[in-house]
Amino acid sequence: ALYTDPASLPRTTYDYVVVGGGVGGGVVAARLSEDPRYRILLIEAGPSNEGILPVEIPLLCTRLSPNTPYTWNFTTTPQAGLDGRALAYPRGRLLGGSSSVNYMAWTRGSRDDYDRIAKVTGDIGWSWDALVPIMKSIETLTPPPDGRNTVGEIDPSIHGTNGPISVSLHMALPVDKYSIETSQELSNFPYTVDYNDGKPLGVSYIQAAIRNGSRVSSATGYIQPALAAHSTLDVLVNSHVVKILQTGSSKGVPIFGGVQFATSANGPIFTVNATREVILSAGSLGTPQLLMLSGIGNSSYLQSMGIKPLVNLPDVGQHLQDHPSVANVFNVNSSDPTTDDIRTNSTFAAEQMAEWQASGQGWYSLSPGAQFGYFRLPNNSPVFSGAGDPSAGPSSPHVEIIVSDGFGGTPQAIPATGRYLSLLTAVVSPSSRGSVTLASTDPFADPVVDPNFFSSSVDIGIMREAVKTARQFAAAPAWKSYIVNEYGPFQSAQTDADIEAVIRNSTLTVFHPVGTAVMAPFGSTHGVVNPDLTVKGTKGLRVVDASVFPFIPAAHTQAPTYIVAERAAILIRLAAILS
Ligand SMILES: Cc1cc2nc3c(=O)[nH]c(=O)nc-3n(C[C@H](O)[C@H](O)[C@H](O)COP(=O)(O)OP(=O)(O)OC[C@H]3O[C@@H](n4cnc5c(N)ncnc54)[C@H](O)[C@@H]3O)c2cc1C
Repeated sequence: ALYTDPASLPRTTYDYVVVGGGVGGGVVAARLSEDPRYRILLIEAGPSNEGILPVEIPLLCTRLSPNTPYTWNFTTTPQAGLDGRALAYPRGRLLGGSSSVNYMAWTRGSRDDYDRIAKVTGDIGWSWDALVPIMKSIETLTPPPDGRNTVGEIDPSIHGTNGPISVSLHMALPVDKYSIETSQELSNFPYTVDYNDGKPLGVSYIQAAIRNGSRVSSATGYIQPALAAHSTLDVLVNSHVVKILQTGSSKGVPIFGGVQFATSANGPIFTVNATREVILSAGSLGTPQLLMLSGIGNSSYLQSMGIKPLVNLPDVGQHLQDHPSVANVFNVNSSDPTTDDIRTNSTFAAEQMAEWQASGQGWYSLSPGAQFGYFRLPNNSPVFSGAGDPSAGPSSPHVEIIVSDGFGGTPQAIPATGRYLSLLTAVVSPSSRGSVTLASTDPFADPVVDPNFFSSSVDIGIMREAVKTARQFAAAPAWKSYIVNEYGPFQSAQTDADIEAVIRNSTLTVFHPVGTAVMAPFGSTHGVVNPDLTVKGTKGLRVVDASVFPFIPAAHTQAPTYIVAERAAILIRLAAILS
């Protein structure tokens, strides 16, 4: 059942206790609950997702963060690579975690992204070929809200038909034809039917976790169906986990079999025990914070913070990676609506809301963006002369261009009038790495988050080339009558130095932090978790969330995290059978 008050939990001992009801935790808790032998507790700091309309309506996703009741309202440290700016760095804080507030894009990543993970962890189970059945098992390919014929816009043969997450294309948009014509006109922007086949390079229609015009999250796809189907699962919301407890040791290895939590900073502390495993799924910022608060991390650092070190794992909180993005905005001369009209035309907005409420159709059924373009820089690009090529391999892009029919993705003030096209460019193979550390030993204090954007020179070089690539895309004959001119600071940026200056001044995050509890081979002295996601040097503790990626996939990170979590559920069940 779903509990809002810890005092009403029916038991204090479970087989598995899962911390964090986001993508990783939602999947694992739901899958483990399918086995009638086990009792599972999922603990989430935030509230239930149910009944929150903006969480359901795809187009309202941009209003769910930052600084709302549904997010952890973190801020980065001032970023030296971004002219000293500190960025809002929200994460979802409700059932479904960030999948309840994210922008829903569904991108698996490239074959090389997964094959690289398999290589650096020494586990072939993380390779693309091994994971394809898992990828399919997550998905149900669903028609777009307008029900149109989508032949040639997606490849049904590579998608699943019976999984918890619906994946669909958007309704057809007026802007679609310009992107597709561009791919016919310019050979360096080829059309590719489906970027989820492991070879994402080219221009494709965006796929999103949306069903009949409503968001699909780990809460709606996994947690709620599991609660309805299995009496084995308890879900406790509004409960902030403050510590993972050592409950014993076996041959000198500490066993972590307990979890402490509270409903507020001054509230009483509750404890539950896990006889089999504690699964930590608090996300790339919450997981390293909790590990460190529990004595797992760099021992000398923990000592300096006044925390008793229990397991020395210096990589906890290190290696944070994220995708930086900038928006190249254009004024457009459009006789059709753009998403700007929802903001600038209240009659249009009301009509569209009525249509969404009646049928799940119309502009509110859209998540941001119309097409994704994935591109590589030439192998001999001078950008790679220092740090080398950071991409996973030839199937993996350096750059993403998000074609978005409206104003967005920039720190500039949103104009009150006008119609716009935004070509958001993201460095999807960054080499910069940052960190998550503790501001204090107070578990309710925000961690110190430093994505360290553009600390590696190759990343600023890739972004500079990405901006030029976006301009080439916009210069295709297809856009001639549509695009009027560039809008905002890029307009006057012509030299490389000018472009870099605008980049540093306007880069934001795509909200994809990973890597703060990285996987590394069994027996290695580096890394935080083993390839089966058990925490090194411990018993009874696993991490299942985006923090385990040793390299950031060249993709939006929710589908990769669902993939990690589905495989984790298999590994956990296997470990139970073998124990
Ligand atoms: C604004 C935004 C837009 C995004 N857009 C996209 C997109 O379009 N496509 C895409 O693929 N990805 C997107 N992402 C990224 C994607 O959502 C994440 O990669 C994914 O959700 C990561 O899953 P996770 O399990 O690691 O963490 P999360 O899904 O964030 O889950 C972590 C959970 O742990 C809970 N938690 C944390 N600390 C504690 C604690 N101490 N006690 C109890 N519970 C705790 C949190 O409240 C949360 O519910 C976006 C993210 C954001 C924030």
